[in-house]
Amino acid sequence: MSHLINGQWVDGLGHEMHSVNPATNQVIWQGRSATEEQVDAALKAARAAQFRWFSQGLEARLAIINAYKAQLEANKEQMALTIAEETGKPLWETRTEAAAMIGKVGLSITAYQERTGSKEGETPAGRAVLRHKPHGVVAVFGPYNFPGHLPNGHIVPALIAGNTVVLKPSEQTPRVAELMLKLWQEAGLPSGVVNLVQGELDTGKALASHPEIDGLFFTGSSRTGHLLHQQFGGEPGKILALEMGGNNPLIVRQVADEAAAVHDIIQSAFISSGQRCTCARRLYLPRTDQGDAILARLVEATGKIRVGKFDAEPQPFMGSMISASAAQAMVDAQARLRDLGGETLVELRQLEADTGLVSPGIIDVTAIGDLPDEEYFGPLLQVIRYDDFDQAIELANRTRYGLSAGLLSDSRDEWEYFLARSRAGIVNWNKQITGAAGSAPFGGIGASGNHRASAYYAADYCAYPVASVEADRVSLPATLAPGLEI
Ligand SMILES: NC(=O)c1ccc[n+]([C@@H]2O[C@H](COP(=O)([O-])OP(=O)(O)OC[C@H]3O[C@@H](n4cnc5c(N)ncnc54)[C@H](O)[C@@H]3O)[C@@H](O)[C@H]2O)c1
Ligand SMILES: O=CCC[C@H](NC(=O)CCC(=O)O)C(=O)O
Repeated sequence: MSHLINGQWVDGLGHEMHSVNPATNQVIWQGRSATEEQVDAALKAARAAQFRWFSQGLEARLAIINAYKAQLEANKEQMALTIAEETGKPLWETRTEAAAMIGKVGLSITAYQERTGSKEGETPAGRAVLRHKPHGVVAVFGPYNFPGHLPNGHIVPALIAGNTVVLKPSEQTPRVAELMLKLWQEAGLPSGVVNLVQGELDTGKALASHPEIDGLFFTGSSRTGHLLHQQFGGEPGKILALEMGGNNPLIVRQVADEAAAVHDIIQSAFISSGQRCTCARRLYLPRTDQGDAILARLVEATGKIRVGKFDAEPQPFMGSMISASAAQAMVDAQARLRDLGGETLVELRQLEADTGLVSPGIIDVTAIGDLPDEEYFGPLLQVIRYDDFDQAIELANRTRYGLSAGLLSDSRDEWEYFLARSRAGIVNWNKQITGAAGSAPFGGIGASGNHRASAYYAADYCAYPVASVEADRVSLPATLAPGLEI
């Protein structure tokens, strides 16, 4: 029973699916995908539940949403374990993901009140009132790298605003989604308010193209996001929020603390085995003695990074990638860059055949004239040596993406210079470029998003404003318009 439709757990009627622990290939979840008819049933359930969910009022909705938060708190270790088993991420890290899911509730309530609250004031035309209303039924698509936190980051604000939801999680992480929905049920969520359909491409397409949806909130690759955007062409009445990938640059300048710089680079490039949308993919190092020294320290520290299974003791910094094929894709990407003229400084290696366990890699791609503008979604850092700051900024901006960017420099003037010229939605100074806060907006420009930032600004795409001019009774104005006699 892997789909939740109208409050009932049902078996899928589509094709067989399974998910594995990617470090061992042990099967940890099996089921069948949802068919078009099951997607249709889930959307009809969401539609039937929507007005009642909205019209009961914010306080009643928040009572259930806070009960869900309490369920997350009571089951946070189980959530962390489930995410770790299915994604391969180490437990220390999935505990932070479970904590982010809990934190999301309070942040989203504050954001809803601050960004989409109501207000009223007197105007010459009468009492002007601003309110916000939900779009209706929204589809949520989640990625595999944060299978709890990121779908949760769409669902919680959507429900606060009064929408109902059909969730299609990544086909690589069905088990996490199942646990999340069980916690919503335990919290007393009425039937049909959140529905879960598991599946791959067919299920995703059936949901995204269904006429019943009023909006779609997507977190995933730029490729899929662009397909969805094309599909939504000619549908201006539907809200589409796209949170997509990046090819993120990090520039290093003069710094006093080289060890701290190396730490920020490693946290930017290799956390979550490089499977974060914000990860640094391109590192710009000056052609100076200090650039050489930082690179030497980085190579040494990268070679010492502990990689291992999610529950290994002592804990690894990097767990398994999501699958053996994702690991192989990184080995292939490294080979392609090498063929183009890249020089391997630390080799990314698959550590155990047919698993997602890989070691982190660094490749110097300075000699590649036309560097591919690709998001390599794994622990492979490309290094580019540069001569002057303007050149580094120009190269850093040479991407169709624009998610995150960073500068490591002890000069405030350089930071201000960089900030003014960088093209990204998240731009950090002397801090890692991963690990964004839920109390800030989160989104990118270019191929990274469609100007519907998530996290603190998710409230904005979950509700639309309704402006009213109101009076308690109809009354004639003191002066009639010329030419009128009443
Ligand atoms: N900007 C962000 O907030 C953010 C956060 C996390 C991950 N990401 C990006 O997500 C990617 C990794 O996640 P992924 O591999 O799961 O992404 P993906 O695009 O392969 O899948 C995302 C979701 O879309 C579904 N899907 C795939 N093709 C579809 C189609 N044609 N029609 C409808 N649905 C479809 C998938 O089943 C999944 O549920 C990376 O590119 C990463 O940068 C972005
Ligand atoms: O993989 C992409 C997300 C990475 C993560 N971003 C967030 O968690 C955004 C904050 C939020 O949604 O609450 C990161 O920056 O590491």
